[in-house]
Amino acid sequence: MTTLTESPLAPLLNRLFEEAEAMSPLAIPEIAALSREERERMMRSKTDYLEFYGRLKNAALAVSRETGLLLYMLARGSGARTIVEFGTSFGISTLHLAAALRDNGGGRVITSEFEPSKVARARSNLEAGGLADLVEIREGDALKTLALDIPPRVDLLLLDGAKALYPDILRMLEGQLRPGALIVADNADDSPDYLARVRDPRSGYLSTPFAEDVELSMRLG
Ligand SMILES: C[S@@+](CC[C@H](N)C(=O)[O-])C[C@H]1O[C@@H](n2cnc3c(N)ncnc32)[C@H](O)[C@@H]1O
Repeated sequence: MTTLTESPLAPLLNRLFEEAEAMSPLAIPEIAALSREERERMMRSKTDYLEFYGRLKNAALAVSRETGLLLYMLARGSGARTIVEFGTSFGISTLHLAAALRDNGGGRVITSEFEPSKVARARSNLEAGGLADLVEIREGDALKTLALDIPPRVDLLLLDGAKALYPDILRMLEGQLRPGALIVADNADDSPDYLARVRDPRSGYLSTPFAEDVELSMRLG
């Protein structure tokens, strides 16, 4: 048994995934009002992401169940103690990462979210899952909140916020990624500059597409 498959976390995650799966972002009027081209443009924009994700403040936008399990296994298998996450939302991915830290004997997930109502929901979910003591939620734009006070040896980085910012967030945290650190980028196909960077053989990473729309990379020494 692991924290992930035991109560209270297992039934909590099941409920959160069911709620997330029941709510398509396209059913949200503020998103439905946008044309497909406008949606894609805003999602990939370096300037409109605040407005775009503001329209999505009631949507979980969570990683898939499979990606959640992958995150737990990668964090658990690598013995991670320090994890950074870009994009908390309701905390579904954070719960998986914190569960791995619990089973690794402790540590800290530093996660970032600019939407205050989402921070409150994530906090409440982490309390319900019994994992709040392992998580520091930094409220505000990750370009600022993740720029300071990051521990020197990050074991795992999850990129799941505004897609256009993946290269900037990676660059900001690069110096703190330990050799062998894992980077998981969800929906990485929407961040072509990021993919070009981590797949460049001279970039200091090994990188491969993995599962559905996840890019898994490893920082070389
Ligand atoms: C795809 S969702 C994250 C889902 C979450 N990782 C999960 O699986 O449960 C992306 C989240 O990132 C937040 N976000 C986007 N850009 C951000 C930024 N620059 N700083 C902080 N949060 C950001 C959005 O408000 C949104 O809640």
